[in-house]
Amino acid sequence: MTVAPVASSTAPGIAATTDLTKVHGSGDTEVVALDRVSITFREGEFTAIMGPSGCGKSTLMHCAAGLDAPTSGSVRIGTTELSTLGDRSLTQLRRDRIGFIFQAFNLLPTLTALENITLPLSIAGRRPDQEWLDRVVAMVGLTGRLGHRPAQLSGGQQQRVAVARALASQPEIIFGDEPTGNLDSRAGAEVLGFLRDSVRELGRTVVMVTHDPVAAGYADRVVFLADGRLVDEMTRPTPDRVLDLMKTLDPRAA
Ligand SMILES: Nc1ncnc2c1ncn2[C@@H]1O[C@H](COP(=O)(O)OP(=O)(O)OP(=O)(O)O)[C@@H](O)[C@H]1O
Repeated sequence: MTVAPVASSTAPGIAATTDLTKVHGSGDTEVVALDRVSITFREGEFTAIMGPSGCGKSTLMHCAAGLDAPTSGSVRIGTTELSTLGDRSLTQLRRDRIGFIFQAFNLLPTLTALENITLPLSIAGRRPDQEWLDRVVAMVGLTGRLGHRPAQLSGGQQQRVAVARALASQPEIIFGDEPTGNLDSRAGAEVLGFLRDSVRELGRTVVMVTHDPVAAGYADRVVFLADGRLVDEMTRPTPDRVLDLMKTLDPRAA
């Protein structure tokens, strides 16, 4: 079995795409979802990916996280070029080095919150680092609820379990696809606060796809896609500035 090399701390970014192109379908139904996108996600940074519906946000996240294969161009996590990996090594890389948070919480209903949080580690045959786990559980405010099953938790609490699960293995990078899409604004704000805290306090790297300028306002940097291309970037975003820029990309947002 090929074991992916550990990321070098001198790597210029924790993840990067170079000239990433993704074409969905073929012939009459061909869609160029990404057109030569080059982007670096820097260590210890919270990046939001925004842009009008259908601009390629989810496709970019899926390719950058090794969930989907590029049509051309390259993707790396740390110093590992994903195209060099077979299916098994890619699965292993996703499991060991990446954390995922999706709009649907994707928790197993028969497992407790704690069992859900530690499941990826159990599958990998790794013991949780108890001190780290305690910190993560305390940060997301689940200390008293670890024995609850998902059905006994609110939507916001279930997503907190998913955040803790993504952090539990101390992954190099966490990818979120509309992680607050199923939450009301209060629960969403809590989850976004935890993602920001995981960057500021725990030194993690987070990349999040969102259509919500308020959510993007939690990030350190927002990158904007339009028609499959990277068209702009903003540091220290505020919801108002993000909304103004979105209006220039998508008049329907005005
Ligand atoms: N599996 C697929 N087969 C064919 N076309 C696809 C597929 N997945 C995505 N597309 C197309 O690729 C383009 C980009 O889709 P993508 O889901 O990445 O956009 P998005 O910015 O995340 O959209 P939204 O904000 O609406 O979720 C769209 O035109 C979409 O219809």
